[in-house]
Amino acid sequence: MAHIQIFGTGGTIASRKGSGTGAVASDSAEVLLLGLSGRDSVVSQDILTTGSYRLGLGDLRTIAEFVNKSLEDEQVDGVVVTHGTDTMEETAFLLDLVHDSPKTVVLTGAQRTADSPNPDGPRNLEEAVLAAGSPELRGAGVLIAFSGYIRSARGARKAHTTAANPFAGGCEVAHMAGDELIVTGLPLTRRPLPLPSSAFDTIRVEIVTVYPGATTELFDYAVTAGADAIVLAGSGVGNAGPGFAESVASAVARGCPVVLSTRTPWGPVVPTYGNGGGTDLVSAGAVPSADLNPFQARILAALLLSHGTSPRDFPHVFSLYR
Ligand SMILES: NC(=O)C[C@H](N)C(=O)O
Repeated sequence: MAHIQIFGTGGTIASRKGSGTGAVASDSAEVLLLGLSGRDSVVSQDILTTGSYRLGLGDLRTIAEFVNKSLEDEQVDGVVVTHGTDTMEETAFLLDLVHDSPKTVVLTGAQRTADSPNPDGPRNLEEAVLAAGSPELRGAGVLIAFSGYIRSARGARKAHTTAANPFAGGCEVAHMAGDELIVTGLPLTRRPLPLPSSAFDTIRVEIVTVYPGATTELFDYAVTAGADAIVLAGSGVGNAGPGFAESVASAVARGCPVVLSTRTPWGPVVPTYGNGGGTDLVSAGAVPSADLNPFQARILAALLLSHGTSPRDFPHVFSLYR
């Protein structure tokens, strides 16, 4: 039987509605395990107990350090992290970028609180433990298990606020058929990056979104306010309106790298248009995020900057891991 380390961080899976002040994460990982079958082969530890909407980059670094250390333990065959769904895609992607083990890491959570009449957390946790211990999924890196589907962390995003399975995207690697895990494919993995340095905690990578009528004011303000990098969530294949190409050029000249992503939920950034479009933004120095959405692009940018990647090297190194 596979030995699985479970780390609790909070989220709805650990939350209770209590007496009307709004649901708050309070259950320890030990409590989450109570609903689990085959508990003998599972050990738990709490890293945090909070809603994922409250996390800072320092918390993500802490989670990555716990997970990494646990993967080095010969007694551990796989790791599960329970986590709020709001920002699970960010933590999962950071873990994936630094993942350096054949063992599998699986994040899961819940959409209904632990004290709801029909909580989904216990089932999700059961499936995550199964996936983390599956010999067939060794080498799959970091995954998200939710409501019967297991997908890669890279490319996954919370795509629905309330659906039983809020996650979409990434590469589907397995699904449940009753109590059985059916593995359908393994995601491509990249060379692991080092863990974030402590600089990660305070790195400022701001996301600026474009929309009809958007001025460059917020973008320019981010640069003068000291942003270490900016992710521009452009429209469509990666475009922006009047003034943005000039602002990108001026940010890059000041040593603030710019990543061009898209506000469109699915599909790659493909610089195509002039007249301020993606072709001009890239000419001005922005580096396209390829398939990375703004939130995962931001995590990669912050990780690279925490390693001391210079603004000059940033576009090349970012391109290797996007
Ligand atoms: N379903 C959830 O877990 C949402 C919760 N607000 C969180 O991200 O912590």
